[in-house]
Amino acid sequence: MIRIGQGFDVHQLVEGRPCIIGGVTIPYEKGLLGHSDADVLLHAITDAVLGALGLGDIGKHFPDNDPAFKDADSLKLLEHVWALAQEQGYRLGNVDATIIAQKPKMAPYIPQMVEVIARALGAEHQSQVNVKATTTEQLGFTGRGEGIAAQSVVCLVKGMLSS
Ligand SMILES: Nc1ccn([C@@H]2O[C@H](COP(=O)(O)O)[C@@H](O)[C@H]2O)c(=O)n1
Ligand SMILES: C[C@@]1(CO)OP(=O)(O)OP(=O)(O)OC[C@H]1O
Repeated sequence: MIRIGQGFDVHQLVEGRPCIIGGVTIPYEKGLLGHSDADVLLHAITDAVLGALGLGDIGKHFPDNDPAFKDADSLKLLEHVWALAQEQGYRLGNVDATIIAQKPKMAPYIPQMVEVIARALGAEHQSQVNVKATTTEQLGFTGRGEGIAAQSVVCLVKGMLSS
């Protein structure tokens, strides 16, 4: 059995917040605003896993008016959702994700993000996790540096698959 899911998230860039993306704290003059640590990439991946499982979205599982999730570590939220996938017998096929940001430069931090995500999703090989980044050529809210977006697709696999 194969299931796919997709996720998309946006957070505003503001002063006085850490810039945490893919579980990695990136040195930058601004950070992402949210109820949790606002890790836009992990939120998109979490939503993709939930989508593949047919279990709604991140806000349904971790409401943004629940004090329990104030400044929550989004890696813990992803790990919680991944446990739901494991309970249903799924393992990771692959995950592919794109960070949409004019700045900061993500490339130096992507290998570390891949490591974090691969560990959280029990990947057997790091090639099962791919993270990309793109600017929007200074167009739109991401291009103006007002926020960062991320999107992801996830493929979950259960049982034996013939090639
Ligand atoms: N925030 C970002 C955006 C992009 N990159 C890397 O730069 C390459 C070129 O981006 P374009 O949007 O101009 O196509 C892209 O392929 C990424 O590798 C980045 O590191 N951080
Ligand atoms: C993660 C949660 C919960 O703390 O809050 P935010 O950090 O605001 O993130 P968002 O992507 O808007 O939605 C999910 C939320 O319920």
